[in-house]
Amino acid sequence: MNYIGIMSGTSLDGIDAVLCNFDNNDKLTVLAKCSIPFDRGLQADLQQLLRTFTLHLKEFGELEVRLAYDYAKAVKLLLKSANLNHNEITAIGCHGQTIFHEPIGKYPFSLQLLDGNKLAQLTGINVVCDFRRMDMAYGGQGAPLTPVFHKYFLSGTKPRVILNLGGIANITMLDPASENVTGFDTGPANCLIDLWVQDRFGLPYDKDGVLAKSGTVIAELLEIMLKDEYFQLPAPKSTGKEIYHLDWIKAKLAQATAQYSDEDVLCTLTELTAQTVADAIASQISTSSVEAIYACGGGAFNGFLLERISHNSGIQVTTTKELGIDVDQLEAIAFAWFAKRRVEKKPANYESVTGASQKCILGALYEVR
Ligand SMILES: Nc1ncnc2c1ncn2[C@@H]1O[C@H](COP(=O)(O)OP(=O)(O)OP(=O)(O)O)[C@@H](O)[C@H]1O
Ligand SMILES: CC(=O)N[C@H]1[C@@H]2OC[C@@H](O2)[C@@H](O)[C@@H]1O[C@H](C)C(=O)O
Repeated sequence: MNYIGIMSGTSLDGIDAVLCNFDNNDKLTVLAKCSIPFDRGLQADLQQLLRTFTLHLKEFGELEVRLAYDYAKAVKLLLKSANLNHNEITAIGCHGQTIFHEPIGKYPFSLQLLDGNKLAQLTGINVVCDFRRMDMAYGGQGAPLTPVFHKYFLSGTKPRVILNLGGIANITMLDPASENVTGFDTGPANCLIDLWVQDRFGLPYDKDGVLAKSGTVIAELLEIMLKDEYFQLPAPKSTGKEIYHLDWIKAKLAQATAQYSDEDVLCTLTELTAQTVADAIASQISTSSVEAIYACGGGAFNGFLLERISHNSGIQVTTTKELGIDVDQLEAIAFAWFAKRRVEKKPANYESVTGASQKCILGALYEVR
């Protein structure tokens, strides 16, 4: 069975898409992949939205349709490169664009923009989206979802940790001695780093961590940042850019007693990611038993960040490439598989990860045939 998976994450860097074949035993073969930027105007509007979190209802409706057009471009590229027809794809699993994630509070919700109807119409392929809200309906965080995929596809004979370094960081502890999988969002991965680099250096991100490496950790600032409430919360927990934005950094800097260089602040933000990831892992598993941390997501290209995570955790850090899955494709592949689970009406959440009261079939299915 062929499925397409599409992910556009919190970094807003574009769309990652894969065309996968799963055999009857769920053996995975990636037949085609592509990463495309968002339409410029769409990206600017999404960036603006994730700065202000304010939107006219007309723009809201239009954004869902505009995203469908961009996702459809990725689907067309995949079909062309795999030389397949739309009729040969069982379904598309498309995450949509998270614009707000509110897992706690009186009326928890998670909002991923996408008009699934339009994407189905544009591609002629059934679409599964809105993956998070059934888990939330049953009291779960609705995130992270990928730990289930990690368990099925990346388990080994020794305890290992899967670490996604996107805008937000999430970890999954895979222990072959236990059926129980744990995993949660540890906090920011690249989102604060990106925002600081964009604001202070006019660059999209800190390529390979070179700028951070040129700075020094500011002990005072790191201590202030580590006191942030989210890091103290027990799992299950998940977070997003509604919390970790530029004002968060400015508020922490305002508590510091001195002015610091932009490079030193950047180095401290990188250390914040490294230390919170290391602390989160140590809170869950005996680190000496862990074979390695397998990183994925864009942060897996940041050698300096990986070095700091290894230093703080005392665990060897490598990438999921070693387990056969490219770091920039993992989430898209996961959503292809989640679509398969939905079509087959199989559950795709772990109560031990999201805190939901039961296993659920995730995703809404938009059928065109
Ligand atoms: N060569 C590189 N050096 C340093 N950082 C990099 C490099 N390449 C990508 N990144 C970082 O990775 C980010 C993109 O990661 P990714 O695409 O995994 O995020 P995402 O999927 O949008 O986020 P999330 O998983 O939180 O939804 C970029 O914004 C940048 O910070
Ligand atoms: C609400 C939301 O979009 N969360 C994302 C985000 O990006 C990383 C982390 O925060 C994770 O919780 C999740 O994505 C992945 C795909 C997940 O659900 O596993």
